[in-house]
Amino acid sequence: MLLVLEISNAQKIYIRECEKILGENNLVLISITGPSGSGKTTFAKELHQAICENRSVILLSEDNYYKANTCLTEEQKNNRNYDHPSAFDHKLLEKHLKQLKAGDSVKSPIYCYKTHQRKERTVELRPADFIIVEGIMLLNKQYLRELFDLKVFMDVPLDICLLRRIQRDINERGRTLNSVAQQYLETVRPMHNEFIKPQKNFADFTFSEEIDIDFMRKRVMELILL
Ligand SMILES: Nc1ncnc2c1ncn2[C@@H]1O[C@H](COP(=O)(O)OP(=O)(O)O)[C@@H](O)[C@H]1O
Ligand SMILES: Nc1ccn([C@@H]2O[C@H](COP(=O)(O)O)[C@@H](O)[C@H]2O)c(=O)n1
Repeated sequence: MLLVLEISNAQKIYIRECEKILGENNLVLISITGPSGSGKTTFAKELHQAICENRSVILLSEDNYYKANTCLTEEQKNNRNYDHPSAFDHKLLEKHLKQLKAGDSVKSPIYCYKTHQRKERTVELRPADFIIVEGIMLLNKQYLRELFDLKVFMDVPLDICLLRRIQRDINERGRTLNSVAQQYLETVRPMHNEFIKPQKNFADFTFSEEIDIDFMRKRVMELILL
């Protein structure tokens, strides 16, 4: 296997060369996990852009696999714990990833943060050379973990994550400063400590502000070239 990732700055990893694809059926499955606001989506998009110049690639968000919540009242939906593993339909995500690995297309759900519900329409995903999945809870369950060929963890300090989340949630997800603060204290922070942070132990590669870039580059090369 020769898949060389080069980090050019703290948010960019470029795939330089990919002569042999790792994973089953010529498909590489990459997970990007970490706290909310750590830059998973941003990083996943960078990776997507770098790979798609030469290879077909699917970018998938775990958030689209939040449970549908159709029976809940507005109040219940607003106050739900969205940072607990049970909030996700991980079995559906597993099924879809396995289908894509097997060469089948899937109809993937689309989630709306404003209504806390799945949209009625779905998006058809066709098998590709690479699948990048980003989300807060991808490494908690063994049955998901073992599907990934490369597991990345974004280990960004929580204060930075919170600042980013405040801006993003107010601008893009229809939240208020008060609602972000309340949700952060009640569920986001405690669930991070209990479920998100420990996933770092399962990552092949941890992306941290504190780690020197040269060190990171060396680690990734060592890891990927094995
Ligand atoms: N390295 C970075 N520096 C500054 N802002 C960033 C960085 N990474 C992400 N952001 C911004 O922070 C917000 C949250 O990033 P996002 O990628 O959505 O995080 P996540 O998917 O982990 O929740 C977005 O508005 C994004 O533009
Ligand atoms: N209806 C929902 C669903 C999820 N959230 C929050 O989203 C976070 C995960 O998404 P990121 O892009 O930030 O990783 C998670 O921390 C949930 O609290 C929400 O607020 N409402």
